[in-house]
Amino acid sequence: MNSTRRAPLLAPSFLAADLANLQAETERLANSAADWLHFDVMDGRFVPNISFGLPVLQAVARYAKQPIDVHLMIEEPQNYLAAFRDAGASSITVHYEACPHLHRVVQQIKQLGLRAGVALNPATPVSLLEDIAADLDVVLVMSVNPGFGGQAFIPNTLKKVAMLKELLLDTGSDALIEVDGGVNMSNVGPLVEAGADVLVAGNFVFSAPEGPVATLAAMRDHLAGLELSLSPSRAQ
Ligand SMILES: O=C(CO)[C@@H](O)[C@H](O)COP(=O)(O)O
Ligand SMILES: [Fe+2]
Repeated sequence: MNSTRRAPLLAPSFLAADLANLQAETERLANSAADWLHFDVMDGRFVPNISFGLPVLQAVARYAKQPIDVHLMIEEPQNYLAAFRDAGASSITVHYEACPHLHRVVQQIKQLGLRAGVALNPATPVSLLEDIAADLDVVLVMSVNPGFGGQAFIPNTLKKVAMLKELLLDTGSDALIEVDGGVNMSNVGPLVEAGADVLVAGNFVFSAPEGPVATLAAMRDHLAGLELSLSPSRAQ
């Protein structure tokens, strides 16, 4: 483990929050160990589910204290980038599989002043990012098939994160590695050891009997106890 590691960031996913009480959910996360708020947008086309979109993001952003990390699981995301920025996004991640003109979309996100991310489905190899890695702020590795919360973590993700870490080093990219899907206390340690910088967690955080604030604090403590040599993150 090298000595320039960044402290991992925690990003609870609103998909698993109480959607009937979004103001309360956002306010209780404001004073938690959450570093980013993860916001999953699904269109019923790119993925077989529909979640929420612009007006809900606008509502959450009114109460959010942390940056909002928007994960677009939609076709033709290029048509909605400015609208998501205006609604409160700090970062936008689009799917590799949804973008034939990925380089252009990434530049558009950056021109809007946002952090630009690209997500990979479980069956999409990291090697496909070789020519664009240096342009990215975030690579999101899906550790479940996108579309639903509460699925089981795909174990091959650990190998994939390690391969991505190598690719980022080889291409001179300082992109953060974000992992999304089935993240819980038993896999955050191995994920961080493999190279993960941002850990998205939905059901594990919101369904815990202790509630999200205590669960995020426990995750933070667990990560701090892993005896990694970490330095403060640049990614707030
Ligand atoms: O993007 C997605 C699902 O497509 C995720 O962000 C989920 O919302 C994570 O939820 P859990 O798997 O942690 O319950
Ligand atoms: Fe997500």
